Amino acid sequence: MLIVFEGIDGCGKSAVMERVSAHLAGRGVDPLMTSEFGPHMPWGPGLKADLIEAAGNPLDEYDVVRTARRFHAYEVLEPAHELGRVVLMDRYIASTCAYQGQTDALPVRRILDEHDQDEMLWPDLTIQLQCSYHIAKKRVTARGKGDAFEKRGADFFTQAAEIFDCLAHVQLSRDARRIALIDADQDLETVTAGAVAAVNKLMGISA
Ligand SMILES: Nc1ncnc2c1ncn2[C@@H]1O[C@H](COP(=O)(O)OP(=O)(O)OP(=O)(O)O)[C@@H](O)[C@H]1O
Ligand SMILES: Cc1cn([C@H]2C[C@H](O)[C@@H](COP(=O)(O)O)O2)c(=O)[nH]c1=O
Repeated sequence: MLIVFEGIDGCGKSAVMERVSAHLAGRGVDPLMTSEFGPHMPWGPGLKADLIEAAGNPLDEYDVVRTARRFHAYEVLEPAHELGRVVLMDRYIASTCAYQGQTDALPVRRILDEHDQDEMLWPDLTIQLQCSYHIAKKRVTARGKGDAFEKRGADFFTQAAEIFDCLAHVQLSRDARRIALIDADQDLETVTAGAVAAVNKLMGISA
């Protein structure tokens, strides 16, 4: 089962994912936490730095993301899927649409079609954290990692948030069980409760 946490930088993906993982562990589930640009991957943190460095050239960024995605799928997602494990993942296909799909050179439709062509898994549930730019920026700055914000700027993140919202609403109209839209401007406890409720519902865990 693949559960993905999505949203702009600083919306709280990692913090909420860790709390959902702890919740599941308390219910006897042993979830696997992963991300394509996590330090546990063989390319380490360097590839994420390359991606941020390449910011502004979506086709180059897309090449990096697509290659990393195929490798991560082969090494991590597919084996976990075969073992029937619950996978909690920080960012996936919606992030590619939101971050690389902002220009006519690389339409969101093409990114989605190529995800299918590459035979990548689709999430069973996407936890979409909706966070306003100024709040996300404050959190990232307080955390001491404002590089992506400085590099990409407010317009980029506003457009990314619009693409995330648009994808979420399409998913809501197609299969509402696969998407949880959560107001991530709220405090961490409230946001976590929303995510936990969505995961409980998906997995048939009683509250
Ligand atoms: N709802 C919240 N209220 C207050 N603080 C929060 C909330 N969610 C996350 N934070 C804090 O904001 C900071 C950024 O959160 P986090 O690293 O989880 O975001 P992220 O979406 O994973 O960011 P990035 O995409 O840049 O890795 C952290 O210090 C985290 O503890
Ligand atoms: C999956 C994915 C990621 N990115 C970018 C977004 C961020 O700048 C970094 C990931 O860092 P984080 O700490 O996990 O937020 O990579 C991207 O541009 N496109 C993608 O598909």
